[in-house]
Amino acid sequence: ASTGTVAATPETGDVEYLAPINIGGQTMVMDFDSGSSDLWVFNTQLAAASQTGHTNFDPSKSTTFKLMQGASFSISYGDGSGAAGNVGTDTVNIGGATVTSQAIELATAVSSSFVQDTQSNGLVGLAYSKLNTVKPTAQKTFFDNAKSSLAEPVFTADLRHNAVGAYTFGAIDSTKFNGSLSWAAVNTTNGFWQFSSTKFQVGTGAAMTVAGGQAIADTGTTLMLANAAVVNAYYSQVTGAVNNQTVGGVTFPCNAQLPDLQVDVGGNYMAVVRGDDINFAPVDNAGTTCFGGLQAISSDLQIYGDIMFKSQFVAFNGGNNTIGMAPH
Ligand SMILES: NCc1ccc(-c2ccco2)nc1
Repeated sequence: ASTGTVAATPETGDVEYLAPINIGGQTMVMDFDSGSSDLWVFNTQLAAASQTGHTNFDPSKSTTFKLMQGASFSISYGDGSGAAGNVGTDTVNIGGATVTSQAIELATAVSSSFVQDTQSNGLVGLAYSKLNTVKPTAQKTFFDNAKSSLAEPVFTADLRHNAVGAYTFGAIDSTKFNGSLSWAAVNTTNGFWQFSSTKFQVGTGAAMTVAGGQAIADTGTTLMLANAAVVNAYYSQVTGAVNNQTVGGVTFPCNAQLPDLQVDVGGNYMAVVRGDDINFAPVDNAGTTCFGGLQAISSDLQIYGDIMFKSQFVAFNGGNNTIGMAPH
C-alpha cells in the first residue's frame, strides 16, 4: 500500500496552487483541481504559440505512453476557460503514489487564459470520475485509479496563504491541523465533493440560514463563492464595502477590519474562514482598494475555493464518500 506527498505551491497572490507530477518520466507542474475530473497537459501537439512559456509533455519521449485510439476530450470551466484534444495512457507518479495506466489528455487547443498562466502546465482533476469529459468512454481520475492501492482511500489538501503546503494521497497527517477532523457526508450525485451548508455566521453575529444550501470543496477555484444573502450579510459588517461592477465584485478599503466567516459543513461543524484571508488582493496600484475573497454566486451550489482551504485542512475520503475538515 502506498502514499504520496507533493508540495503545493501558491502562484503569486494565491491565485492557484501548483504541484509536480511525473508522467512517463517527465515532470509536469500542474494545478490540482478537486472541482473537475480531467487530467490534461500542455504538450508538443499544441501550436507553438500555445506551447511558449510552458513545460510541454512529449509523448514521443515516453516509452510507456500509449495513444487511446479514437478518444478525445473537451472541457470548459466556470471561469470561461477550457481545453480540448486527444487522449492516451501513461504511468503517473505523484509523490510516490503511482498509477500505471492513467488517462493523459493531450490538449490540442487551450483557452488564452491557460496559455498566459505559464506557471501551470495542465490540471489534475480530483472530483468524481463521472465528470470526466473523455469520449467515447469516460476515464478515471488519478485518485480513483490509485485508491485501491493507497494505504487509505483518501487524499488531503493543506493549502496556505503565500506559503508552501501539500497534497497527500493515502494518508492523513494529523500534525498538519489543529484538533481532530470533523467529517460530513458527500452527495456524489453531481460528481463534486458536495455537502450541505445551510448555516452561516458573520463574526460573532447571529447565525443565519440559507434553506437547502449546498457547497462543493474546490481547490481549483481561487475565491469563495457563496449565496448572495451570506455575502450581503458579511459585507454589511465591513465599512466601505461596495459592490463594484466595473471590477467585477465587492471591494473594500484595504485597511478594513474583516470579520471571520463561519460556514457549516454537513450540519454539525462550523468551519471558520479567517477574515484576513477574505482580503484577497488590491485592485489599485496604490493598494488602497482591495477585492473580496468572498463573492456572490447566483447558483444554488456554492463553491468553497482556496480562500476556505487557507483556513481549513481538508481530507477527501473516497472510501466512504465523506469530507473531513479541521482548522490549520
Ligand atoms: N476551476 C478549474 C480551473 C482552474 C484553472 C483555471 C485557469 C487558470 C488559468 C486560466 O484559467 N480555470 C479553471
